[in-house]
Amino acid sequence: MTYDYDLFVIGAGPGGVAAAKRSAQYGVMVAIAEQAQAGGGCVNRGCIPKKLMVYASAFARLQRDAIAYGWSKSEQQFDWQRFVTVRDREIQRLQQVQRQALQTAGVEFINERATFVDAHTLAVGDRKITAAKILIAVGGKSIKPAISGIEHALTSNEMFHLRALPEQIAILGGGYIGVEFASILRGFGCEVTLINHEHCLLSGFDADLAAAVHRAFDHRGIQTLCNTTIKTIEPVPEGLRVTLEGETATPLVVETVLCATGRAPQLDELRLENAGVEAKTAIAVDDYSRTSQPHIFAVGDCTNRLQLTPVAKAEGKAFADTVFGQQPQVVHYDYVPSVVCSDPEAASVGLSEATAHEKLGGAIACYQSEFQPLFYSLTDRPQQSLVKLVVEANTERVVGIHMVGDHAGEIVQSLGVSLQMGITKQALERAIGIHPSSAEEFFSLERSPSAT
Ligand SMILES: Cc1cc2nc3c(=O)[nH]c(=O)nc-3n(C[C@H](O)[C@H](O)[C@H](O)COP(=O)(O)OP(=O)(O)OC[C@H]3O[C@@H](n4cnc5c(N)ncnc54)[C@H](O)[C@@H]3O)c2cc1C
Ligand SMILES: NC(=O)c1ccc[n+]([C@@H]2O[C@H](COP(=O)([O-])OP(=O)(O)OC[C@H]3O[C@@H](n4cnc5c(N)ncnc54)[C@H](O)[C@@H]3O)[C@@H](O)[C@H]2O)c1
Repeated sequence: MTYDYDLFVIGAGPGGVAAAKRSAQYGVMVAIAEQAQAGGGCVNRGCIPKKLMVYASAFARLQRDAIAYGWSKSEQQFDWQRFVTVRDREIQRLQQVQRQALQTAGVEFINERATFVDAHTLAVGDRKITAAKILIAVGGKSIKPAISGIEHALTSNEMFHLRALPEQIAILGGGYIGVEFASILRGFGCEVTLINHEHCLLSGFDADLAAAVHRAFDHRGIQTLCNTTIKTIEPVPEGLRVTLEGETATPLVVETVLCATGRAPQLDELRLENAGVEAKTAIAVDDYSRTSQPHIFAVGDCTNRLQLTPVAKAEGKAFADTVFGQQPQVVHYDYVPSVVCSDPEAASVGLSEATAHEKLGGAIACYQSEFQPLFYSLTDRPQQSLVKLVVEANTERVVGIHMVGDHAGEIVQSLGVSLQMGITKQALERAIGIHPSSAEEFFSLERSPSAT
C-alpha cells in the first residue's frame, strides 16, 4: 500500500512542529495541518503573549523603584492598544519563523483543519490525504465549571484581545493561569479578586512557595479568597454581579470575570472514532506516545501528561527519534522545571516537601531561607525571596528545588540539571557562587526548623 506521506502531523503547536522537523531530518516525507496559525497555543494564545504582558505590566513598579534609586519622577501612561499592536506584530513574526523553519526542514505546511476519515485517511480542507503514520498534536482548550452564568466569564484566550483593561476583575482558579493573570492585571492597576476552591493558591507546588506568593499578593493588594468558588454570574447595569459560596460569601460586582479552572484536550472535531483511536478525556498513549492504533501517535496537551511547551517539544522529538530514527526515546517527567510568571516569580523542579514525604516515607530534610534581595534594599517594597531545598535525609540527595523571587525560573532551570544528575546537599555546599546574587543562597542553606 502506498500513501501520500510517510507522516502526517495534525496541529502546528510546539509538539507538532518539533516532531515534524525532526522526522523530516530522518529523510521521511512529512506534511503538517494547522487549522489556525503556526506556533499553536504557545505562540498565539499562551506562553509568548502572556510573557509579553508580564513584561509590560512590570514597568509600573519598576518606575517606582527607579525613583527610590534617585531617578526623577516622570508622568507616563500605559496605552493598552499600542501594546496590543506591537505584541501582535511580534506574534505574526513568530508565526512566520515557525512556517519558515518547517519549510527549511522540508515539511509541507497545509493551513487547514484535519479530521479522520479512517485509520490512514484524513480529510484536510476539501482534500483526502493518506499517510503511513499519523501524529496527533492538537493541544488543549480551557474548561469551565457548570456555574450559572459562566458564559459571561472569559477564558485566557479572550484576555489577549480585550478592547480595554478592566477596572475590576474576578478570577476563578488559583493555578498557573489564575495567578499569572492576577499578577499581570494588578501590575496594570486593576482591582483583582482571585477566587480558588482549594485551601491555597498553586496547590500542586511546594506549600512554602505557594504561601510566599500568597503573602506577596496580599502586599500587592490582590484579594485572594481560598476555599471559595463562584455560585452565579449575572449581568447588572454596573457590570457582572458574582455571588460566592464557601469560606467567603460576600458578592462582588466587577467589570470582567476570567475563568482559569484548567485545560483539557481539544478532541471534539477530530473524529477519532473513525480511526479507532481510544480516548476518554485525553488520548491514551504508551511511553512512546503510541495510541491504541499502532501507527497513530499523540504528543503534547492532547494527552494526559504535563501541559507545558518544553514537554510537548520533548515528546515530539522523542516520537521522531523512536519511530524514524531507530533510537527509542522515553520522556522522563520527574525533573521537568516549571515557572509561574507572577510578581514575584515562583519556580520549582523535583519534589515538593509534601510529595517527598509521601514518596520517600518521611525520611527527608528541608533547607530554606527567606531574605530581602539587595535590589529591594533601596526600594519601599517589602519584597522577600524564598529558596528551598528538599533533600533525602540518608543519602543527602537533593530531590526538590524551589524558589520565589526575581529570575526564579532562570535560576531553577539551571539548578534542575544538577538535580537530574543526582547532586547532593554536600556537593551544593562546596559550590562557589556569584556574589552578590540570589542564587548563591542555594549553596549555604541551613536546615529549616520545620524539617523532619
Ligand atoms: C495562557 C497560557 C499560558 C501558558 N504559558 C505557558 C508558559 O509560560 N510556559 C509553558 O511551558 N507552557 C505554557 N502554557 C502551556 C503551553 O501553551 C502548552 O502546553 C503548549 O502550547 C502545548 O503544545 P501542543 O503542541 O501540545 O499544543 P498547542 O500549542 O495547543 O497546538 C495545537 C495546535 O493544533 C491545532 N489544531 C487543533 N485541532 C486541529 C485540527 N483538527 N486540524 C489542524 N490543526 C488543529 C491548533 O489550532 C493549535 O495550533 C500556557 C498555556 C496557556 C493557555
Ligand atoms: N507558566 C506556565 O508554565 C504555564 C502558564 C499557564 C498555563 N500553563 C499550563 O496550562 C495548564 C492550565 O492552567 P490553569 O491555570 O487553567 O489550570 P491549573 O490546573 O493550573 O489550575 C486550575 C485551578 O482552578 C481551581 N479550580 C478548579 N475548579 C474550580 C472551581 N469550580 N472553583 C474555584 N476554583 C477552581 C483549581 O483549584 C486550580 O487551582 C496548567 O496546568 C499548565 O500546565 C502553564
